[in-house]
Amino acid sequence: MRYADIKKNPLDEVSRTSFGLGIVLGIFLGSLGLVRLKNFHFYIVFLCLFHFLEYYITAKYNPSKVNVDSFLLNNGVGYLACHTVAILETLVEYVYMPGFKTGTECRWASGVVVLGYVCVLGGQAVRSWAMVTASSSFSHVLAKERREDHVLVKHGIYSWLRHPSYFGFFWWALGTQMILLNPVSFVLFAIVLWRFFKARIASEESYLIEFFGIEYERYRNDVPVRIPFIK
Ligand SMILES: C[S@@+](CC[C@H](N)C(=O)[O-])C[C@H]1O[C@@H](n2cnc3c(N)ncnc32)[C@H](O)[C@@H]1O
Repeated sequence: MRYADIKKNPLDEVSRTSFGLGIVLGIFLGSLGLVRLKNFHFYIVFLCLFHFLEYYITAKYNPSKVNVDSFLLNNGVGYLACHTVAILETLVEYVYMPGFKTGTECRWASGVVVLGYVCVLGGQAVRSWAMVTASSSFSHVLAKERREDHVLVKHGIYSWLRHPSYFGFFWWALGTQMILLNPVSFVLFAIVLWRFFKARIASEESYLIEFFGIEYERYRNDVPVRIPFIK
């Protein structure tokens, strides 16, 4: 199908959500010059950009699957809890340890922040590139039955990473916590995401073997995941 299903994409809801993300992004980007905690503002900007791109790339490259949930704003309780804890940690540490939070007290803080920006930008690029490459074979909801247009994707970024969108998401999320200099939330994100992707990849691959048989098993043997300790 070339066009999105209008019933699953109520125009008022899609435009309201896009507008909301754009407004929040604009406020946090526009007020950068007025605040000390600039990395927190960049974190909100990256968050808005991530959720906008989830919908936009699905709409452009995978229109038969796009729907209002493609913004991925309802991404589970764990995801919401992690970001809530991250925001609270940032604010509490900023009040009680402003020097630590702004990175002026630690020599290695600026290195962590730079690494965080590399992870966020790199992770976002890999995730978006994966969604474009897989196009109609990509779906936010795990496919339990094979659709006609579902082909095994092994080219482009999928020849280097077996689950590039998960790889991108994992490092993007950890990068956000490095930018915020949030030690507690960094560990929390790492545990929650690692456990989630470990289970998700296992169940996703059992379906992919059902759909593509030996071809997927060969692909699995040849291409790594590159998320630590997930084979
Ligand atoms: C959210 S997408 C994630 C895709 C992939 N795991 C990744 O990280 O890029 C989940 C859907 O992609 C499909 N999928 C995963 N790997 C695939 C591949 N190499 N070729 C085709 N479909 C794939 C699965 O069947 C599942 O329904």
